[in-house]
Parts: sequence; C-alpha cells; structure tokens
Amino acid sequence: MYNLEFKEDRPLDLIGVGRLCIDLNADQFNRPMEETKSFTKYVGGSPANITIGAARLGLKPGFIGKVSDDQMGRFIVDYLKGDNIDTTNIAVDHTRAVTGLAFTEIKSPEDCSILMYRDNVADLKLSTDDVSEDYIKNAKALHISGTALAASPSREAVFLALEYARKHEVVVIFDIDYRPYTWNNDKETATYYNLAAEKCDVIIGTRDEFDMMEQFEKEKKTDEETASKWFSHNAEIVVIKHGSKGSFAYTKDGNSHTSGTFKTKVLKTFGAGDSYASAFIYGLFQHWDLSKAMEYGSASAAIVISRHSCSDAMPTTKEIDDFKAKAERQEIS
Ligand SMILES: Nc1ncnc2c1ncn2[C@@H]1O[C@H](COP(=O)(O)OP(=O)(O)OP(=O)(O)O)[C@@H](O)[C@H]1O
Ligand SMILES: O=C(O)C[C@@H](O)[C@H](O)C(=O)CO
Repeated sequence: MYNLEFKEDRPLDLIGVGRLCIDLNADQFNRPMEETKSFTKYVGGSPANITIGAARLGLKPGFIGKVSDDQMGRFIVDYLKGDNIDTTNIAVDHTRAVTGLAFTEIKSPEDCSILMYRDNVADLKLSTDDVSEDYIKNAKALHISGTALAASPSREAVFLALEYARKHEVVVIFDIDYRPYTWNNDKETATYYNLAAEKCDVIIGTRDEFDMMEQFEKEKKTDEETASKWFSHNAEIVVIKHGSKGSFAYTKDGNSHTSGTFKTKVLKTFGAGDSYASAFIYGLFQHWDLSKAMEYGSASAAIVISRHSCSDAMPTTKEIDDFKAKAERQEIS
C-alpha cells in the first residue's frame, strides 16, 4: 500500500498548475497535416486536460495558471467553469502574450504527432505573484506538469507552489509531461525536472521521460532502479507508463503493480497519458489499491484514444465503469 495523507477537510481536491492551451485537432484523419483543411478547437494543455478529467470524475479541482487576454483565454476559462473547476486563481496576461496552440496530426492510429506553437505564450508568464499560499493550503493535492518548468517566470512560480504545498502538507503529484520543443537543451531540462521531482510524492512518466530526467546517472536505469532512486527523495509512488504495453507502479514499501491495457478502437494515441493520469489520481483519492487505480487509468485512456479530442473526451465514472464491464482486458505483454 502507499502512504499518502490527503487532508480530507480541505475544500479543493486537486489544484492543477501550468499549461492552458488550445488543441486544434485535424478533422481529416489518416493523412499528413499538409493535407488537412480544417481543425476542431478544444481546450488543451496536459495539466488542463488532467484537471478536466478529474472534474469529470467528480473531484473538486482548482487551477493556477495564466491565459491570454483575448477570445482564446476567455474560451479556456469558460470551459473550465463549465466543468465546475475553480478558476479564481487563473490570471490574465496583459503583455499581449498569446495562447499556446497544439495542432495535432493523425496520419494513422499509431502515427500521430503534435505541432506546438509556443512562442510568447501566456502560460509561461505565470509568475510567483500569481501563486497564492492561501489557495494551495486549502487543497488536498497539487498536480504539477513538467512543461511549466520550461521558462521563467513560470519555473519560479512552480517552485513556489511546491514550497507552499510541502509547507501545508499538500500531496504533490508530478506528471513529467516532457515536451522537447519547449526546452532549450537536455541538461537544462533534466536539472529543473530533478529539482522538482525530488520534492514530489507521486511521479508519473513514461520510460523515456524518466530516462531524460535520469540522464546524469552513470547508466540507464530499469523501472525498479528508477523507483528506488525517487523513493530516496520524497516519492511514495512512482508510475512508469509503457504505451500500449501498459504501466508499472511502485510503492516505497517495496510493492509493485502492473496494469495491462484495454482493447479499444484507436483513433489517435495522444491524450492517453492525461486521461490515464486523471483516472489514476481519482483512484488515489478513493484510497484504492494501486492495481485498481491503474486499471481505472488504463480504461480512461482506452476511451480517450478512441475519441477525437482529449479534454472533451475525458469520461465520467459511469462511462469508465460501463466500458470496463464490456471491455476485454489485454494482460501486460
Ligand atoms: N494503443 C493503446 N491501447 C490501449 N491503451 C493504451 C494504448 N496506448 C496507451 N494506452 C494506455 O494509456 C496509458 C498511457 O499511455 P502512454 O504510455 O502512451 O503515455 P503518454 O506517452 O504520456 O501518452 P500521450 O500520448 O498522451 O503523451 C498506458 O499506460 C495504457 O494504459
Ligand atoms: O499538452 C499539450 O500542450 C498538448 C495537449 O493539449 C494535447 O491534448 C495532448 O498532447 C494530450 O496528451
């Protein structure tokens, strides 16, 4: 089992921190973006997606972020309000910064990519002035996304939020969320990721993302070695995702868990990580054992990758329960 203490008397369950952007998902599938004629607009940004997913499952989330002072910024805030997400700590930029755009390309169900426009984006202008200690101390958990560490002043805002969270015994969940195009070089990336990850209680990432974080080590680590490294800091749970092969989770008490995947009709692969994370985190809030939380994450991911969007596609508990009841399991391969 794991040792996470959520302070149950606090009004907010989970505060997301970081990227609020717009996904523009290709309407014409199975072709390169050069041939795409139209896109559908959705709210995007990994931390936004995870927060929306948590709200869809019935948690009470908040968000610390910054949006552009235009129609896109207002679209994002209105959408979050529609999911009963507290938006009181989403600041509006006044420097003419823009909303990040994530154009998605669906060449085939297995060959999807994301073209991200990230210059002068409002989300990376989040500053320490936008981070409220009172807001954070009223939450059970804080969820941070690694990409928010990519540039100042967002970087410092995240570290301040981390400090407040640790001071007030707020559980910190770190989704590595490594997006190379947002960073200047690998060494800088790993430096900041390590400084943040060392303070977190739960770390979720793919094997490649952990390899990036651990690049200063003498040699590449196995999943077990990765877990034990982060247990030597503050981690209670380490989750390592392996795409269609499933996921592995480790707890500080030496136990490990594996989860296979659910068979699904894949339309696009992106969104798997965010939907997995939101449902896994929901499971932690229910104090489920890790295998059950991982299974919930896998089911949520299987639903979302069969749909066109990420945020809009985030399922409710009923949708996940119905899906699981009908789906066939593919054990870990
Ligand atoms: N093809 C698939 N079929 C069924 N389930 C899948 C598939 N791909 C991923 N999943 C599920 O989603 C989870 C997360 O996927 P993955 O390991 O690709 O994370 P990620 O790289 O963070 O995702 P994303 O593509 O959203 O960035 C997996 O552990 C698995 O449970
Ligand atoms: O995180 C991003 O900026 C891209 C997301 O908006 C997109 O939905 C995705 O890749 C989800 O994993």
